[in-house]
Amino acid sequence: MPTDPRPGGTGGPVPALAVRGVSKRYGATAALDHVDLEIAEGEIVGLLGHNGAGKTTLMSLVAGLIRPDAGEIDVHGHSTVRAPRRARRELGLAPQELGVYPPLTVRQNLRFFAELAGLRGRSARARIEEAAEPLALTALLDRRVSRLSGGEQRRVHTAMALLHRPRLVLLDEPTAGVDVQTRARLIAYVRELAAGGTAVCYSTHYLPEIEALGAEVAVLDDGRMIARGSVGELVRRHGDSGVELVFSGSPPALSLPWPVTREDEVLHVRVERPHLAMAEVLAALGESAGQLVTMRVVQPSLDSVFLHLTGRRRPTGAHPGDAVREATAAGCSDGSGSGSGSGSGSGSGTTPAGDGTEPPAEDRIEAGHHG
Ligand SMILES: Nc1ncnc2c1ncn2[C@@H]1O[C@H](COP(=O)(O)OP(=O)(O)OP(=O)(O)O)[C@@H](O)[C@H]1O
Repeated sequence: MPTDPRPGGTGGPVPALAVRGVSKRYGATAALDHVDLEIAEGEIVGLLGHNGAGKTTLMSLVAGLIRPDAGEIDVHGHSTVRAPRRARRELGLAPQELGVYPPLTVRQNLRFFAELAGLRGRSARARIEEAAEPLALTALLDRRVSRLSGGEQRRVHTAMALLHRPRLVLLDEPTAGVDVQTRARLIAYVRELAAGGTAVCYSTHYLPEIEALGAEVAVLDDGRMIARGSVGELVRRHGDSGVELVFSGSPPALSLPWPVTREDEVLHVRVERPHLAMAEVLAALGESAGQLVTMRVVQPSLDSVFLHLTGRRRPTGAHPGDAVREATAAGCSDGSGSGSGSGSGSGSGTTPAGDGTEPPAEDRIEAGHHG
């Protein structure tokens, strides 16, 4: 395995992805602000963040579809700016927006992308079979894409990104709008890829997927990387436990020895051992107990980590398909966004579509500390 020869490099293995100090603005919007992220071979990183946090922008930069205003991105040691073709050969991107061609069959779609990746004849045919099988597309290969369900089309879209066996895979909300079975199959396949050494960056709004993937977590918030670590580490460090009280109207002001936050009709009492605090919380309610609808103990979880770090709950009912996007024109400033040529692996060749309360500084894990 090659070692990291960069000045100041660790001398350890070259990471599959090294993002250092990357910033990107769209006019007045700082989509990314000095972002660091490293992904090692065989590692799955779940990229989390609210709508507009910068996840798609980060993936588009890594894929070389847009250029950073500042900072460096290396894919297996190749700079996406100075050696874009080499960098692209190493990666496969399945963007959020579906990039399949409905009038063509699944096989024709896959063949088209295999050719873009420089695969021909027998080797193209073999790779098509290889990518189709784990995504349960084998029986659908000769069906027109226009005749497939939304979830099946997304599987075709994902297969396109994997045809050239990239060593770094970028999956931008791959389970948006797919059913439970497809999600489970995709997660199993991503785990298999990682077990074989592929590095994966997987963005999602659906936190249980992160746990199912056994992924490390990176949290973007308003363009800044505010946390990076394993689920266990983050939960230990930031997973608030507490008592949650839901009222039928405006919640009362409670006098308690623990911090109390309010969100619409919900009060959250942050306390380390919530079971022991229940009686005191109830007593503090006094006459407003009549407006209490439910009261429950909240244990630390990835959900509470996300709330703690971003100051907001993840989008209500967030599950695949719920993400509301503002499809905007892509800012392909370097004009290289077609994914053609050297097998950029940009699954579809589609352009990226674009569409935040600051936690206290001491609550942040600086991304750079976790490389
Ligand atoms: N082409 C563009 N032109 C202008 N602003 C853009 C463009 N693309 C993204 N943005 C803005 O940059 C910020 C980051 O957007 P981005 O799409 O990266 O977020 P995201 O985390 O992927 O969101 P989502 O979860 O909704 O997909 C947002 O404020 C968005 O409005």
